[in-house]
Amino acid sequence: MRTDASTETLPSSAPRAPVRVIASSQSWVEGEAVRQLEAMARLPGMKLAVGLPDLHPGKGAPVGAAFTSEGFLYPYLVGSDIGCGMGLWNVDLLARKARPERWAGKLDLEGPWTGDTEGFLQEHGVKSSGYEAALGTVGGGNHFAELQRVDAVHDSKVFSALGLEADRLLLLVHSGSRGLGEAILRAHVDRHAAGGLADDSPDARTYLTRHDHAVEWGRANRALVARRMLDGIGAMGQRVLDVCHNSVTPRRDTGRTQWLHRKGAAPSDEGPVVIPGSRGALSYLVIPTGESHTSAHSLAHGAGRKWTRTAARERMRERFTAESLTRTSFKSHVVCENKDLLFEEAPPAYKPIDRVVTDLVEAGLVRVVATLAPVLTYKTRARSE
Ligand SMILES: Nc1nc2c(ncn2[C@@H]2O[C@H](COP(=O)(O)O)[C@@H](O)[C@H]2O)c(=O)[nH]1
Ligand SMILES: [Mn+2]
Repeated sequence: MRTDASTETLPSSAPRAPVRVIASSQSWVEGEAVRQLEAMARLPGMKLAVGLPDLHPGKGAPVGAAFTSEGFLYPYLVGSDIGCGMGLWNVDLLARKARPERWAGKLDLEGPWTGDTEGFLQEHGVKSSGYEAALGTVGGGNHFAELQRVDAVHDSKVFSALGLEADRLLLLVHSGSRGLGEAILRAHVDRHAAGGLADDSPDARTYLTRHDHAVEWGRANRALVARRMLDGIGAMGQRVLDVCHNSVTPRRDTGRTQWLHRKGAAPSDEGPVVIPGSRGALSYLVIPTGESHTSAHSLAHGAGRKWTRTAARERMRERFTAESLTRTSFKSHVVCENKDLLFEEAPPAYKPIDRVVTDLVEAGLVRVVATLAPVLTYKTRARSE
């Protein structure tokens, strides 16, 4: 059996798989993110490393990237929030009747859900995990649940085919597998550190079984977050799409199994996708047009960070009060009672989403269906200080 591959022992002279960064010269991509991408391309078995226009540095491995490998797979590339993704729901309320400030006071997406979690999981065909106390909780950080209105429709045929109406609200939920994914990565790291797994090894099979469960659990979690948010505002909704951006999946296009790792990369082979900017920017509903091997079947999953959390805290605190950041330039309302998070997640901390999407359009990868503007963003109710 092949031995594990570790990023720590790789000489810079190790052979490197092709590296491709899909970003125009007008997009700013941090050098450190490209260096991380190149380092990952030297991992044993790596066949391709792709940086999407939201590429930015992560903890050792970059975010906004997709990798294909043969023979080995790399849990560390997927990270701890296995199954994190974006789900979009249509809401049976007219956007002009939105009451964001009144609704904000009624929402709690952090306390344990008092309903029947086992039953909810069963309805979604997902096994329980031991982490059900967190089911239906959004998860802090850059996770969010956001009511949105339609800003503009660019492709009315696709828009209508998705069952959407221009005067109705939408709900975008970004969350993942909470403590479950973290526990799965921790169990891997305890045995293999940042090393990969030979894909025919028992540890790879164990990881993949747990990973697939976390992906399904994360999807059910977004569904319950959506239900709690809709219950809170007295609305009903239907899921329009749900895509995962942290995962590793097998592909058998070339005869031999290839492992497609996505770390902050949306799929381009599962239909429409929403690419959010920030709580103070448009989100783009797009349809993939150029599904291809050279983009590792992937798209940007967001705008990507421009500033580190520390830099965002320092810069935003100098210029703004926390209170002023609970309203955005779209006049939307933000529920975020943790001041540090309010500064860290401020819109200027992210790259311009318009540029990210333009890069994807120019690369022939997507067509814009509609743009969506924030109305009410829920981040956290947990108070800081
Ligand atoms: N519409 C909103 N978009 C947001 C918000 N906070 C972050 N973001 C965007 O989502 C992605 C998520 O990235 P991930 O690496 O944590 O999965 C991020 O790049 C931003 O573009 C928000 O409150 N509202
Ligand atoms: Mn995510």
